[in-house]
Amino acid sequence: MRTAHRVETVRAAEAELMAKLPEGTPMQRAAAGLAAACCALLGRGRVYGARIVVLAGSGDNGGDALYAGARLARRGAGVQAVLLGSRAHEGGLAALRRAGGRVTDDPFEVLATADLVLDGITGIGGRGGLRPDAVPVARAARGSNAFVVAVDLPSGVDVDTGEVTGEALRADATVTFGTYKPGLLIDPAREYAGAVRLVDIGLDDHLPSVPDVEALQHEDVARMLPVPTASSDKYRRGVVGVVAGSARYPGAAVLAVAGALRGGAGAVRYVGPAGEAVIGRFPETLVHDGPPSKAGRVQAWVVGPGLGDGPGVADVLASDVPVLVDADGLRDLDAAVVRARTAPTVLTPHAGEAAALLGVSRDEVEAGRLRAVRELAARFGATVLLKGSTTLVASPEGGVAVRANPTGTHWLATAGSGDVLSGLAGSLLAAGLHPADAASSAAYLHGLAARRASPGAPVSAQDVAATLPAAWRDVVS
Ligand SMILES: NC(=O)C1=CN([C@@H]2O[C@H](COP(=O)(O)OP(=O)(O)OC[C@H]3O[C@@H](n4cnc5c(N)ncnc54)[C@H](O)[C@@H]3O)[C@@H](O)[C@H]2O)[C@@H](O)CC1
Ligand SMILES: Nc1ncnc2c1ncn2[C@@H]1O[C@H](COP(=O)(O)OP(=O)(O)O)[C@@H](O)[C@H]1O
Ligand SMILES: [K+]
Repeated sequence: MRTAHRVETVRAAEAELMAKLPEGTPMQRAAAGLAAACCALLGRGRVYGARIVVLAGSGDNGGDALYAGARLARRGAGVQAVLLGSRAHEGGLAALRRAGGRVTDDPFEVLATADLVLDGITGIGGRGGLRPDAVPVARAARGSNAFVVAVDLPSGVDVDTGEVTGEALRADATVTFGTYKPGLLIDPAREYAGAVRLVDIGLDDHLPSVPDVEALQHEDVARMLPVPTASSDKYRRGVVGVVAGSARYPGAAVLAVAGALRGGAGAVRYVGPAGEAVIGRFPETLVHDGPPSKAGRVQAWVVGPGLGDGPGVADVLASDVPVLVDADGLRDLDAAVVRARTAPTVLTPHAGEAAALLGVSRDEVEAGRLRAVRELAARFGATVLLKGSTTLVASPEGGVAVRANPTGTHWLATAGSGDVLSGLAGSLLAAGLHPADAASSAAYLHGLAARRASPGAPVSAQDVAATLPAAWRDVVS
């Protein structure tokens, strides 16, 4: 699991750590890890003679960058510091000078020929976007051919929320200290961070066990996924009911069933007007064209993909088994009805649907995904999976981390891929997973399947569904 903590928590943990270590030790650990990461990024034998520019703000983030610059200068790199803000970190600057590094007063000249730039303008003390004096320098750094490494986080992003409200420096990689920060896992800030590496500075023992945000890894998902045993039969493995599709959108039913068949339930029951299309494609599906409540036993329902104005939402919400509501099922969804349910409910809106449920604009949801997903979970008393560039899963109960899915790809923004996801998540619910586990492991497998089905190229929703077993195998092997 990758765990991320907000600034306030990091500060408290750092204060405890500093109290038991000689002064400056955490910063030296950070700088050593940062310098080692820069050496690895430059490649073997390429540190000596490398042209490195350190952008140093006035705080400790600048200190980390200057101390790392000193270490690189000692290994033969040519290091030039650009000092931004009212002052520079004294110890860091002195160390850099002792190691042969220089301070330049022409940032644009040194940036034009740099191989590597260290962005130490602001760290967890930064507020708002970059200040005006830092903006042209940051732009020149990004416009150069240099590889940009953000120190702790890309300067200018809101690291607690992942929001980017002003100018920020887009990095190729970020070396972060002690713990991940929420913004390093959530777009839009995540995109500014590039590839993220964590340097251990001994903070773990001082951090709370429940992080603010977490990102699953293969081994976490492997532990969640259902495994049939000798005593399994199709009913014990769980039956998932899918209420989806309409005369206008029969394909949504097929895609939701395609996801459900790959999600670990023992059987998939389809309810709706697209039975023929579903059976034509997946003869193993049990179909029913009456109301869901008369369809027979199910352990979890998925309702909404391609449903149009079709019936079924109220019937399914009245059941006492877990229900996943997606797409058309989310339209005009009544929070009081969802809150009154006795079994768990999972909502899977995209940003537009989330905006309608919250009564705000789509842009607002996209800019502040973490806030939106938490607010929806609280308002509806439901587990909410907010789809999009970083899919987030929030639980209704307090004191639980929001999960950020690390496997997504922008190629997933294709019609019908959400239908596959809801079928898959519903199937995992029927197989008995906790709602947050069902939602987050479904998003994980879905993203992985998309990448695997078509690395770096367009992918269709059907291909995503067909590749789910291979993604599952990757995760458990
Ligand atoms: N406290 C600790 O134990 C450790 C801290 N470390 C480093 O210390 C950093 C935090 O240091 P600080 O608390 O000094 O804060 P920062 O270095 O993040 O920034 C604070 C300074 O930046 C300026 N600033 C704020 N917003 C700005 C903006 N938008 N544009 C330009 N300048 C802006 C402020 O004037 C302030 O002087 C961490 O991110 C990390 O890099 C590491 O050395 C690890 C150990
Ligand atoms: N920019 C993006 N980057 C990564 N994934 C995205 C992006 N936009 C959408 N997705 C993913 O693609 C899927 C699309 O779902 P959805 O919007 O419901 O489409 P549909 O209803 O056509 O199936 C979701 O899994 C979502 O997280
Ligand atoms: K930084």
